[in-house]
Amino acid sequence: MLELKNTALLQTKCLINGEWVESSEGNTLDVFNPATGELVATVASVGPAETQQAIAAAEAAQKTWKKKTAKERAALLRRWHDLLMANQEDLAKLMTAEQGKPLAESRGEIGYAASFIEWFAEEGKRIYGDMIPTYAPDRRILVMKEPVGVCAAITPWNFPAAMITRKAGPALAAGCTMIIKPASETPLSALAMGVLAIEAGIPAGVINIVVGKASQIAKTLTDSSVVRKLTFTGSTPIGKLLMKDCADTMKKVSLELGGNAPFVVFDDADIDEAVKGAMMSKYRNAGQTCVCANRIYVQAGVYDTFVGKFAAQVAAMKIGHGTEDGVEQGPLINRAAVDKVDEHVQDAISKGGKIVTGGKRHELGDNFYLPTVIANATQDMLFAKEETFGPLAPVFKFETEDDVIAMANDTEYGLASYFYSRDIGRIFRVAEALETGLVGVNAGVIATEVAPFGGYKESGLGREGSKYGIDDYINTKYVCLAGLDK
Ligand SMILES: NC(=O)C1=CN([C@@H]2O[C@H](COP(=O)(O)OP(=O)(O)OC[C@H]3O[C@@H](n4cnc5c(N)ncnc54)[C@H](O)[C@@H]3O)[C@@H](O)[C@H]2O)C=CC1
Ligand SMILES: O=C(O)[C@H](O)CS(=O)(=O)O
Repeated sequence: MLELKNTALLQTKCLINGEWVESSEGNTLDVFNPATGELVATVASVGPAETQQAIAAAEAAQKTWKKKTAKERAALLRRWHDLLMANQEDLAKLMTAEQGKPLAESRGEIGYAASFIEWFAEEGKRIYGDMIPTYAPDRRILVMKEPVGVCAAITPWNFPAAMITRKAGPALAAGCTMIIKPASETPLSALAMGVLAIEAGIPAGVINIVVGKASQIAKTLTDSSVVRKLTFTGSTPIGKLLMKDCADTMKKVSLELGGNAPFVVFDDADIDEAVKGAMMSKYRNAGQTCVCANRIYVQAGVYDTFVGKFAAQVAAMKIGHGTEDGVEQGPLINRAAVDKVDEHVQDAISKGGKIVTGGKRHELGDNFYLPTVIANATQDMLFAKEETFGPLAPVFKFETEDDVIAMANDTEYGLASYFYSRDIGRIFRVAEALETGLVGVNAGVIATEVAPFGGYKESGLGREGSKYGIDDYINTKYVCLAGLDK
């Protein structure tokens, strides 16, 4: 049972124009604990009518929100950040209850989520325009940066807090307002953050949160000409669908989509560091992150040593419910996710793969799967081309630098890649050759609010975090002042 200090954080209604509302048709959806299968909460499930109300609220609120100074907006965002951190433990409990990740990871995600609010509160003060040297003596050239306006955000279940603030932070700092549609599996984290946004004094209508049937809510958002931008984090197929739907109203889109990250270990690597990095990259959130190592390539000379050390650490991982002390891997989000992992394992075995550890469902329950390492992985196996999105590490052997770069880039995805080497020439050659938006060198987890996060190829468009992250919420206006010689 959820034991919260701040019971107001367990919010089960949607947030529209500063009010907590039920579905006008009385619709609800249930949120289940992926570890236990227990019902956590029943939340309002709204549709097109309420989504239209949220759009209208965001449009009305934006007229005054954009007129606040960046400093005024920053003060409110800073207060929101402080409240997120003050309620970190309760927010972490809510997240583990609905998403399943170990409590330590949930705490970490709340800190990561809050960091985007803190970062963009300050970035909003640095949205500089230009005064360009004129082309005519009677004219002056101004470049103004203005907020895009009403923005829609559709977010995934794997990081139920951070994927929201990575969007709401820059949007609000720039003077935009937002309608957020969280994943139906994990709405409680979003709604709890909405409670704290109101407590922070963020005005009604600036943030709206609508939970419900994704395709219905999304269609209402993409069809609306009031909504000037859509930002989406989730799978590539859904991202493509949404991008098409945004074309009719020429919305700006930001897409943070799927990945298929290669993790490369060269024979000059620090093997113990490479094992540590592979553990973090692969098994964080039970492998349910878009930047997880999806394919591990190890050079022939160190292959057996790496596999032995890596598999020993994987086999020693503590599996359990996220609320248990010391648990390193919790459940996956649902049975379908476990089935996909098992499909990749069975496919690999049928094509000559060798299970070194794991390779089967865990007796703890339907949503649990043992952290797995498969050796003798080959490019014809499903996980070479598909994102596993689970605790499965296939280890491929390679001979040369050119061979592994070709294999690493042989995917339509281009989000993250990682490699371990101590040779400076190799580091620059490989970092420049990898076709991904993020490259970790001798590091397995690199996400931070201060650096640009985003993909190449079919992993998405735009960047989140860093000084670049606010650009997607800004329009650039050229103003020509003439007649100044009179
Ligand atoms: N690039 C990145 O930063 C991230 C990418 N992902 C990717 O997302 C996938 C896993 O997350 P999921 O939540 O399962 O992805 P998903 O694409 O199924 O769902 C993401 C969001 O889209 C909504 N959605 C689902 N169907 C929709 C439709 N027809 N129209 C409109 N909205 C719809 C869902 O309700 C959810 O809010 C993986 O492929 C993962 O790589 C996940 C997190 C971060
Ligand atoms: O949803 C995800 O997978 C996140 O973008 C990964 S990270 O930002 O936490 O690295």
